[in-house]
Amino acid sequence: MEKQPRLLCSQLSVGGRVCDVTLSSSFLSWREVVDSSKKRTAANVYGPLKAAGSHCVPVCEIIAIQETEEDCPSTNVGKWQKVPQNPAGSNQHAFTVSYVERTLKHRWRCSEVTLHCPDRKLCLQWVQAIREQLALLTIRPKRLLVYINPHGGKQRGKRIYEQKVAPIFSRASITTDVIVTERANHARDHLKTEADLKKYDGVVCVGGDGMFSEIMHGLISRTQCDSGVDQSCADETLIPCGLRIGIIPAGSTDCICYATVGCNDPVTSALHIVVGDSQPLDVCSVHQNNAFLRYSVSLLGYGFYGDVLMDSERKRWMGPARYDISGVKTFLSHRYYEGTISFLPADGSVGTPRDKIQCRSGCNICQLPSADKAVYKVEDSISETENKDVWQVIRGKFLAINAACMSCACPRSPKGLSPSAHLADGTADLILVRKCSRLDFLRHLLRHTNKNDQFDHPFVEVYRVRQFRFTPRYQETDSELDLREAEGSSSKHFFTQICREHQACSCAPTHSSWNCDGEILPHGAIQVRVHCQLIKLFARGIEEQSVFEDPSYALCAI
Ligand SMILES: Nc1ncnc2c1ncn2[C@@H]1O[C@H](COP(=O)(O)OP(=O)(O)OP(=O)(O)O)[C@@H](O)[C@H]1O
Ligand SMILES: CCCCCCCCCCCCC/C=C/[C@@H](O)[C@H](CO)NC(=O)CCCCC
Ligand SMILES: [Ca+2]
Repeated sequence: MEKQPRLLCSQLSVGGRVCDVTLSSSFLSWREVVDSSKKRTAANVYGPLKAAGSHCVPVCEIIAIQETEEDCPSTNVGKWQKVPQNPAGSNQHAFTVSYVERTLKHRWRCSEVTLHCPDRKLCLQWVQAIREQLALLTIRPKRLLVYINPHGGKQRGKRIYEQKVAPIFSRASITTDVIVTERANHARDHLKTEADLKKYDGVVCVGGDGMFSEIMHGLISRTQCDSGVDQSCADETLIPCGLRIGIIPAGSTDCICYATVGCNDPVTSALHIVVGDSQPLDVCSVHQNNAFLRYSVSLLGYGFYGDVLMDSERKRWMGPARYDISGVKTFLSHRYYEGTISFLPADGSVGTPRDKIQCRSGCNICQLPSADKAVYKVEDSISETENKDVWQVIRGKFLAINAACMSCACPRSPKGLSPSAHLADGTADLILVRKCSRLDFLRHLLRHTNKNDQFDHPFVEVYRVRQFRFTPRYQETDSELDLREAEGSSSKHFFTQICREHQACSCAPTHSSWNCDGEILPHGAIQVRVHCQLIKLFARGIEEQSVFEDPSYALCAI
């Protein structure tokens, strides 16, 4: 790692040990001074030893710095007053640095270190130097608009925000305007029409995927409206949103938070907001003809996941457990649906859903500008020259039709619906689960929860797509049906005719609805298009463990 020029270097005391402390434009580091005679001079003066070895904190992961004031009650006046900390009674000057510490499973915590200085002048010099470095991090938000859904998940949104998040924002000197929602779509409508967005550096939602969806809809609609773009036109190029969105997870699935951060932990998410992370995200627009229906960033699911959602909405009072009950019930009902899917395959440059390349922080595929994505060729991908811009059509009977614009990893399925889907590559993975036995479908579902490949079944197909359309059989036009019927026998033709004329009879085709990021979309026939990097989150994608297990990272620039 390249050595950074030092801005400041002093011998200060940390936990009673004398340390060489260095500040560069990238790192704050401290390392114990080892005396050849092994005398711990600082310990004799300041107290017991606490820490050993070397420490290095990237400046971009410092949350805050403050002069330390250690108070205790005075015996004479019964009031709290500042006292010198060291037993020798000499003046104590110290500053405390709060910084990000990584713990297990992608969780971040706010750690603190107090550095004691021999005099006040040096202490102020350090505080000022670190503050100056923090001020250069202009990517960090200063003012946020926060929406809290008090009824999401286990109804703990308000408490989570007040107890775990607000203290972190306040320590990082972030000011907030907080709105506790009073009804569904309150946040969406406020963002769409009322909020003075110029005042803010970002919008934060406290809740689950449904609450995130409200914020996203509000921001995208507002941005299009302000730019004169008509979102009801399926072919419009949408304008990316300027404000980043932060998600403090307090919902039932928290899939969007989990798949972009690696865990659903409110403190971790708050810290990603404070350091000003930025993760672009693809958004699917969903239309029916030229009517705009919804946006989706995680799951668009017809059949199984549509039915689970429909059933679970009636059980909202159960909280997150509703999905387990409805999941089992829907699995047992084993309904299949007939229809036609057409899709436009993605460029081979973005890989394939089965290439086992996972989207991680700084993902190379997502960093390619859209136009350059065709530069790279992946050997086993669909041949671009043959299939680019050619719609492919698949007809059949399906238990589930799922489109995943991101992995959809969540606590229920830590690798997600499509483990190799990318957050910001401009594509979605289209997963078709054809009619099969209950046992086979169960095997497929259970593979979402273990290491086995859920696509490795003869009844499952998966494609990386830029656009797709679905028409359930009952909505197919006469010409489409005639075409299909011409393919079958004359007796089948006769039977189908009867069914079309008697929709209520027992052999009439059943229909499902779409699960659009956890919201029900009753329309069967839809057209979907992926908009590359339409929004940005306060996140950085899931970090490789090696980022913080690499010893050179910890010993950087010392
Ligand atoms: N004050 C409110 N009263 C009732 N409903 C609300 C309120 N504020 C928001 N909502 C709605 O509550 C629904 C569910 O919220 P949320 O997504 O936060 O939790 P969840 O459904 O339990 O979690 P997940 O979406 O992760 O499964 C959202 O669709 C949102 O529109
Ligand atoms: C018979 C038991 C089978 C168990 C199978 C487990 C498979 C788990 C796959 C999980 C995929 C989650 C996809 C995320 C969807 C979210 O946008 C959405 C809104 O929060 N959540 C659901 O629809 C909630 C969906 C919950 C599905 C169970
Ligand atoms: Ca994607």
